[in-house]
Formats: sequence, structure tokens, C-alpha cells
Amino acid sequence: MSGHGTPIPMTSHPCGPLTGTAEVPGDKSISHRSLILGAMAVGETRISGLLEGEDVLDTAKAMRAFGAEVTDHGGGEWSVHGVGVGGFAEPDQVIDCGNSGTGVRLIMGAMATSPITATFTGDASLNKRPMARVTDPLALFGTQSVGREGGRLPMTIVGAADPVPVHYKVPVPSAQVKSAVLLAGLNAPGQTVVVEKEATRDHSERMLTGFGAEITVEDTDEGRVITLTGRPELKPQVIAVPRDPSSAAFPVCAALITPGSDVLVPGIGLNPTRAGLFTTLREMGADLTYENEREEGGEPVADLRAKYSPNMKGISVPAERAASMIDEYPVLSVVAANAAGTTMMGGVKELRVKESDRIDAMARGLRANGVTVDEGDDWWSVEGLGIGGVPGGGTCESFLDHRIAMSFMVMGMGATTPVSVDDGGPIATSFPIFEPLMAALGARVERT
Ligand SMILES: O=C(O)C1=C[C@@H](OP(=O)(O)O)[C@@H](O)[C@H](O)C1
Ligand SMILES: C=C(OP(=O)(O)O)C(=O)O
Repeated sequence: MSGHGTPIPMTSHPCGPLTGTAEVPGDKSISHRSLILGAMAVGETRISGLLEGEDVLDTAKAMRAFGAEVTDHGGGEWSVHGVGVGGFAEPDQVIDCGNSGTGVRLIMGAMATSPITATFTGDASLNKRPMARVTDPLALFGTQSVGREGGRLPMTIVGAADPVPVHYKVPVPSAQVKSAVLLAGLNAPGQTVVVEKEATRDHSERMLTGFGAEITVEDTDEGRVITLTGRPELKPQVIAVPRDPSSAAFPVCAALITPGSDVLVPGIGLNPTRAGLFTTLREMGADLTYENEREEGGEPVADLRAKYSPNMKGISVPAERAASMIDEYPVLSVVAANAAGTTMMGGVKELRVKESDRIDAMARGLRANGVTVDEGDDWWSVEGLGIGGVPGGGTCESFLDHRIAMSFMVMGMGATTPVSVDDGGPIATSFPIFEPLMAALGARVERT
């Protein structure tokens, strides 16, 4: 849905302490998977804490188009009456996944081994993103696809009528590609094997186990080897979605750079394949503590407390940590601008194919606000100006990218003068309550 609306310019003003409790919305990755796996189970899956952002709502709509009954009971409570593995109906309309790479890639995988045809599209951002990374492995199952030049949406997928299981080594660190292959493997007879060199978020593996699929994960010299047995009957689940660590990153980072702040973010998913940002911030000297660590619904969860941290230092972020914090580099670069010394971020080529080229988008906005940035194809670095050292005063383009828009709003909170973005509309894709939540903590973000 993002990218279809009128731009919403926003300005973030330097502010006093941020204090209180930040109840951020449900995890986006787990929300998409709850709806898709719920649609592939037999019977009723119940979901609480679903992220009601545009990306996930587009996936809910898509699951209805494939024949599942998806009901919004209000207050984040949803149910999905699934049609079973191989039970998808052929949609009679184009599937519009809006701004969501996760939505479109996972749904393509989920339908790829059923004898149906579907056409997918998205907004101006999604229609620029590479889809061959998914359609290449899907072709091994016998799936056909026709899209625009360079494997771009709009794209039609013709599901394999007689799918064969595959053995696939994922060539890029991508949980979306891994998950698309696993979801396709569900309706292929026999064992589908996916090998990933670098561990990416493992929600699909955990949730497939929860839904009763036969799936094993082995750490080998080659990487993580995931073996899935096809044609299971998936059993409906009761799912409590933990709060999203990628959304928590914004109030947490805002608290670190705003004098006097003390913010508690309760019930955050802290799956190690997602928690790289928090490790990095602690290495930089952030006052960040985990309280009440526990396990909920197969995922590690904790309450996170972030306090103003005036003495953070730039570090070199290990490249092998990239997958566990891939969506958090934009906001990390804002913290880096408020730390002393240089922060170096390597192994991050994937940032160039997200909702925007995130290295380019952040470099432009940081420079427009007085911060020095250097970049190469696979790395970038930010020269820290110390706490309160970012001059601000610039307007940044958000390039239809929610994380870029929110990162610059956080930057304004700790800068000397306000920071603006040309369009904060995309924030609604993943964090629809960003503005009231930040305002309740004491931030001053205005629509301008
Ligand atoms: O599988 C997922 O839920 C996601 C995987 C990541 O994308 P890639 O698979 O492109 O790395 C991440 O950036 C995205 O926000 C969500
Ligand atoms: C990359 C992201 O999402 P997606 O790939 O699902 O569009 C994100 O939310 O930062």
C-alpha cells in the first residue's frame, strides 16, 4: 500500500529526556509467517499480537485471495482458517504485496508447488527489487515465472503441477529466499534441503516445527543444513507474536542519544538471529540491559531497558554479524553519528537491495545534516561527532523506505536543530503507531 499515497513530510525536533514504557508492535517476520503457515494448515490458527502494519495486512489479503479465511477479531487478535498444504485456490485478481519483500517472496514460495497461476505486483519500491533470487530456486521445483526485465515485479508465477523436491544452497544471506524454498518444499514429495552459509533469521524453521512439519537443522562445515520432509499435514497453532526487535531499535536508539532518557521496551523477541544490534550497541558503550529473560512461544524474549549513553565509541561491526541486524544498520548509523570516532560497517551489500539502497539513502541524509560518511559497494563508515554533535537542519529523502524515515526522525531527537523527511508515509508499513508511541515518551515528531 505504501507509495500509493500523498507524501507525508515530517520533522523531528531536538527533545528532552525520553522516558516511560514503549510497547512496540508485533514482530513483522513472525506475523507474515503466522498468516502464511496458518493458511497452509488444516483448521483454525489463532494469532495474538499480530503486527497490523500495511505489509502484514497485504499478506492477510493475499491469503484470502488464495482461499484461506482470515478474520480480524480486533485488538491484534486474528484467526486463519487454513486450506492445507497444496490446498491453495487460484486467485482471480493480481496479488498486490505493497512495499513488502517478505510478503511477496514468501507467498511466491508458498504457492509455487501448487497447480495454480498467480500474478504479483507491489509499489514503486517493491517493483524495483530483485525477484530472481527466489524464482531461480523455485524453477528447480518445476515452477515457471515471467516478470519484467531483471526479474522484477509485476511477475506471474505458474506453480509446478508435478513438483520435485530440491537441494539448494542459498547464494545470498537471505531468510526470505531460504523461507520461500522451504514453503515450496512443503508441497513437494520427499526431502527438500536448503543450505545457508551464514545463519539468517530462523523463524520459518522454528514455526514449521511448531506447525508439526518434519524439519531438521544441522550445523556443518558447509553451513546450516535444513532438511524438510514434504507433504505434511500442518496442525493449526495458537501463536503469541513477540514484539519486534527491529521496531524496538527506534525508541532504544533514541533513548541512547537523548540526554536523561530511560526507556523500557517490554516483551521483545531476542532470537539470536535478530539481536545483533543490541550486541553492537553494548560494544559501543550503550547502557542497555536485558531484564526478565524468558521464552515465549518458542522464541527467546526479554524486557529491554535503554538509558542515555553519553560516552559511546565507534567500533568496527563484524561482517559475520550482518545478517542478525540487517534491518538495523540505518538506525545504527544514527547512533554512530552520536558516538566518538569512526563506526565501520562491512559485509552489508544486501542493504543496497532493500526498500531502498539503504547505504545511499542514509549517506545522503546524514551528509545533509552535517555528518561525514564514506562508502563502498559492500561497506560504509560514519564519522562520529559525539553526543549532541550532529548539527541537523537538513531534509532527507526517505525513498519509500520506512526504516530510513524512522532513522532520520530519531536523528532529529538528538541533533542541535530539527531534522525533516520528505515522506514519513512508509512508516505505516511496519510501525503504524510510531508517532504516538514516540510522542508518549516525550519526542516531538510533527507532520509538516
Ligand atoms: O525473512 C524475513 O522475514 C526478512 C528477511 C530479511 O530480508 P532478506 O531475506 O532479504 O535478507 C529482512 O531484511 C526482512 O525485513 C525480513
Ligand atoms: C527489508 C525489510 O522488509 P521487506 O524486505 O519485507 O520489505 C525491512 O522491514 O526492513
